[in-house]
Amino acid sequence: MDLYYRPGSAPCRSVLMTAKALGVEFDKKTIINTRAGEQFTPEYLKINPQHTIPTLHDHGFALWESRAIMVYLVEKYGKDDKLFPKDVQKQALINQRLYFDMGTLYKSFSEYYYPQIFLKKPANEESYKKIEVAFEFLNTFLEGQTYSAGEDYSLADIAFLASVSTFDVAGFDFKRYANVARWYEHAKKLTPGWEDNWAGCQEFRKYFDN
Ligand SMILES: N[C@@H](CCC(=O)N[C@@H](CS)C(=O)NCC(=O)O)C(=O)O
Repeated sequence: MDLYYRPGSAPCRSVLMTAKALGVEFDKKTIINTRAGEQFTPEYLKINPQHTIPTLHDHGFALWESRAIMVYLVEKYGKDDKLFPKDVQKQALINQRLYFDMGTLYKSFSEYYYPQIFLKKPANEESYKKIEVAFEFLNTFLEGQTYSAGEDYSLADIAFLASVSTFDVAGFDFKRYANVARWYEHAKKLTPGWEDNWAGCQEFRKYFDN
């Protein structure tokens, strides 16, 4: 089973943390330098016509979208269902958080920071407010909660950790969201692969300066 990825990329980091938590090893890990356009080679487009990373290639089966990959890894290779329980309501809550992470929280990151990092555009106040709204929601989800989706540590915590650490390394002051700050400190300690994730964040940080 092969993974195409880049160490700095937040969606790639959440897949790597999931694999580590499951004890899953990839046969081959191939770095795709998206800034150099390596995702547009005919070979890569054949595997993933949407040309995104991460992409998993499991003996002829190709899958992209990080959160779909995370779920696949648990369901296919997990020794148990702890990170993504089979219980319908527990699973539904985790899915809600994963969709929130993709469609609201990380989206707010990409809308505010990507134009500044990759297009060297000025900061946009409206986009910044969307980050604040997303963090207010996350802070509310975490009120009185140790974990981000229900009573147990799950894929939701791994996905949020990849996203929140990216805000962290970008210098966004999320510590004012007390529940998020408390959860973050705890989730870091619980997550195998946190150190590698943080090293990946430092790689991402370099994009700000180049
Ligand atoms: N929602 C996707 C986002 C994937 C994505 O946009 N990845 C970026 C790198 S962080 C990428 O592949 N960019 C290159 C491209 O789209 O051509 C996921 O979670 O996997």
